Amino acid sequence: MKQIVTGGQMKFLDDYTIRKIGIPSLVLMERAALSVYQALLEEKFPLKKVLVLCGTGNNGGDGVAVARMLHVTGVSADICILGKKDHYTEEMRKQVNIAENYHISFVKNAVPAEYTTIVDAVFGVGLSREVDGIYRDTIEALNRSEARIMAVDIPSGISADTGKVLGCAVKADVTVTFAYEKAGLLFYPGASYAGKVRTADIGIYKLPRNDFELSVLRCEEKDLYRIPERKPDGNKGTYGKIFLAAGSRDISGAAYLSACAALRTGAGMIKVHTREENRQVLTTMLPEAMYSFYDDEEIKKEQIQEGLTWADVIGVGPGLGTGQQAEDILYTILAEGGKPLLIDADGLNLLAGRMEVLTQYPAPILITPHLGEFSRISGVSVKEWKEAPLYLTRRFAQKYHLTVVCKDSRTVISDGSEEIFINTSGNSGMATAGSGDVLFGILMGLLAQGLTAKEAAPLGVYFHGMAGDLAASQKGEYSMIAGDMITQTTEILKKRGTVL
Ligand SMILES: NC(=O)C1=CN([C@@H]2O[C@H](COP(=O)(O)OP(=O)(O)OC[C@H]3O[C@@H](n4cnc5c(N)ncnc54)[C@H](OP(=O)(O)O)[C@@H]3O)[C@@H](O)[C@H]2O)[C@@H](O)CC1
Ligand SMILES: Nc1ncnc2c1ncn2[C@@H]1O[C@H](COP(=O)(O)OP(=O)(O)O)[C@@H](O)[C@H]1O
Ligand SMILES: [K+]
Repeated sequence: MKQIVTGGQMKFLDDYTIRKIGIPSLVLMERAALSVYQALLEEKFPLKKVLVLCGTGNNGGDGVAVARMLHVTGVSADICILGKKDHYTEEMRKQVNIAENYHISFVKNAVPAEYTTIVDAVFGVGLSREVDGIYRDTIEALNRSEARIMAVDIPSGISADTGKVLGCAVKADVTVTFAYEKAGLLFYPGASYAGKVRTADIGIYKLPRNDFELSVLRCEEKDLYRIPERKPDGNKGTYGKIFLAAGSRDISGAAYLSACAALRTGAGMIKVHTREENRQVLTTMLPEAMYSFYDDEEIKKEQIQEGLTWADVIGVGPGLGTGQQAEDILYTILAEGGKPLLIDADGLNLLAGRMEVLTQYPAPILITPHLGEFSRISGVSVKEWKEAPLYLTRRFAQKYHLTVVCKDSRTVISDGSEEIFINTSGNSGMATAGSGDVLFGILMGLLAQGLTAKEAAPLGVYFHGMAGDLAASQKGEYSMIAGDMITQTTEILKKRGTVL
């Protein structure tokens, strides 16, 4: 797991390192600047003529120090400072003083088009409001230039918390970020503005994970070892039994994709409860599953109860529909399930406006809404969510005692505790029908094999994104379809034993 920080957390850590640990601020700044200087060389930036664009805060101070490092190695580097002298931080003032002693050239109205490389050191994690005026004009001119752009810590104009563009922002080729990845570099559009992100250790104190009041994390490839090991003496009961209520009169695909993904992830057995119309197609396409069917008659509760008693894990929702029968099935499960429960799609649509019924359920619940569904069940608009994705996802999880997987290009996962996850695997090829059903199947499969909802959710989402990335590498983002992701889960699980 990789630790991510918000802007506020980074400021706290800077401060802690300086005041409590005792490393002087200028030492940190020197290391920060050196890491940017090294990145300029390693990433082969064209250093014929460099402009370092600085703000008045410590991000600007980093920039002035980078200009000095370039200057002393014979590179022609101009410094342009936006903002007034009386706004300089103490460190910025000292850096400017050093640069003046080196007779580095300061320019007033820099023309970005004249430079081969531009270093963006206007705003870092201290960006506090919308960018406008001279800042906006300069950033727009910089984005129009053909120069390669290196951002210091975070592209100026990007919110370090949400990845939002505050007015306008620098479009960088490479960003060197200090100590920790900032959440705003992972969320879109920030992730697109950052280009390639390099994280540099500059001596900031590494707070133990448990000491963060709110710990933002992301999975990485080595976390795949958390998928439960296969036991040599295991039988199909060992790997879990799933009861899945999915599909409706005209929809069989969602049931197929989620059931198939669960089996491909390693679940022992699955029983699909679905409409009679799906009998032929499902039993032909997935004979490995077991089935119980219902028709136009009233829902037979005993049939469902039997499945619930047999199962270790229950899933409800994919393609279920929102009619009376679907509602009866959902409420039977809520009343009688009593086992770890996953709810997606129509299961969630049916719950809109009455989410509090979930608080009565005696076992853990994991829900997987996309943003539209999240909006329906929470009353939070998509726009509001984008302003505070971590906070709003966590608050919702806490309110209803759930594990919430809020699906988007960067999915956010929270069980309401002090650990919250952002997922960074995956690509736009996954915005294809049935992709969410595959995720649902993967999550059911992981729970069936014994992971808790909190363990399974970030791992399953990461795993699903990896499957999407492999599918994209084979079929391309345009042509990949949900079934390709199931095929690729096989390849990822083969890797499980080789990571770590
Ligand atoms: N010693 C340390 O702590 C270390 C810090 N480090 C580096 O410092 C960075 C953080 O520095 P920081 O806290 O000084 O904030 P920073 O990002 O420079 O921005 C603040 C300035 O911007 C201004 N401003 C903000 N928004 C604005 C807007 N929309 N439009 C116009 N102006 C706006 C704001 O102005 P004011 O609000 O005062 O008017 C203020 O002048 C961090 O990202 C890292 O790069 C590293 O060197 C390691 C050691
Ligand atoms: N641009 C993207 N980058 C990464 N993942 C994406 C992107 N777009 C969609 N996804 C993922 O694809 C899945 C889509 O799920 P969902 O919207 O429920 O689709 P469906 O209902 O068609 O199955 C989610 O897991 C989501 O996170
Ligand atoms: K910057």
